[in-house]
Amino acid sequence: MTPAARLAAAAGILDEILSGAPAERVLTNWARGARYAGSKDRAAVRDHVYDALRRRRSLAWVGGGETGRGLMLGALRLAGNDPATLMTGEGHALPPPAPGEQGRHLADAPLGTRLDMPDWLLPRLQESLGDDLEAACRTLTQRAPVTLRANLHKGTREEAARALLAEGIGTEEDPHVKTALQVVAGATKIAQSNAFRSGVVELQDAASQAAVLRLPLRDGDRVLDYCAGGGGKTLTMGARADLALFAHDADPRRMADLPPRASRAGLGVGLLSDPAARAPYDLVLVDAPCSGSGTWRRTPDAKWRLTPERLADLCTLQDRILDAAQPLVAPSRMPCLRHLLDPARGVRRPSRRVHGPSSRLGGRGSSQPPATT
Ligand SMILES: C[S@@+](CC[C@H](N)C(=O)[O-])C[C@H]1O[C@@H](n2cnc3c(N)ncnc32)[C@H](O)[C@@H]1O
Repeated sequence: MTPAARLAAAAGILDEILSGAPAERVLTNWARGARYAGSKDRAAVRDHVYDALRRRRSLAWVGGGETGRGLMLGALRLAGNDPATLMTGEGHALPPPAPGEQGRHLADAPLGTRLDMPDWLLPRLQESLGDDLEAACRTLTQRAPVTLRANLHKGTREEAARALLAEGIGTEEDPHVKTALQVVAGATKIAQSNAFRSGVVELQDAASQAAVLRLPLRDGDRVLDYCAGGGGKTLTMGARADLALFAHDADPRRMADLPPRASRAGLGVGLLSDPAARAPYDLVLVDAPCSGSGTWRRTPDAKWRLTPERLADLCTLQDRILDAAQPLVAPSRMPCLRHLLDPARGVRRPSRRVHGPSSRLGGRGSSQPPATT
């Protein structure tokens, strides 16, 4: 496919997504039908689509309309390209820009458009993030890096990086998170690499790793991951100390991958349908369902689907889960958790943050920065 044809394909796909279809499904259907498209074409079209969804408001403003074509026009203009060079109307290219498609300067746009955020969300994010608002919103308009966690249960981060490099996967150490390796080359080789298959590394965003690094885990602790899902944080806890590790999820099917992942990582995890029966625990991690804002770089259409009503429902659900989980913590461990969470104010109800609790300790805790699992 020519660059112009890729752009036209992305515009068509975006039109379907903008009319409400899930991005992944539309892309998969397109790929199935586009037998002429090679792997590089598919990757390029996918990048066009996801880049545009992350910056949907700003591109529409600059491109002159919230349509697939408008977003592609906006993307070309903001990248400093003359749209007429790719929108020629020839072959599979989109028709040239019409006089009515001038678009506007981004500097003249309202804040929500410049920051690519829904208007209703801005005041809440402002309250939650303060001076970091603009930087956080801008980060969410960029692609997410691929990050690995070195499994300290199996070796050091340096050893993991060397093992990866030997298999053609280049990484850089994250300066803020001592277990995190950011992949800078060979990301497509990870799933088949020995380092991954033997549990030396796991895929996990740095923020999720950082959340677990803050937990007061001690060798011998009985620890419950109350909303374990696929077990990303369960395994991260297990790599930090020698624990009696338990996992629970209201939807047990979400834990289906946990046993094989645990065995790869060299850890034992007990899956519990009734965690109260095995209480008390020294620590209960509650990684409750949240807005998912930490994943908006990877699932940008979710940013535009979140509503005030959905957010309110999530806060209610989080409260319910916290109320159920807190009694499972051994009373003897609560003072330690109180001190860790908020030395000045003691344990408190979670604040109503937009990006919700990525993790909370012992049922009451402080919010984490946007994070993925
Ligand atoms: C943010 S995800 C957890 C991700 C996981 N901790 C990880 O690191 O991979 C939230 C999980 O909470 C589960 N959940 C929802 N309601 C729940 C409830 N009432 N009790 C326990 N788990 C619940 C969901 O099924 C979902 O798997």
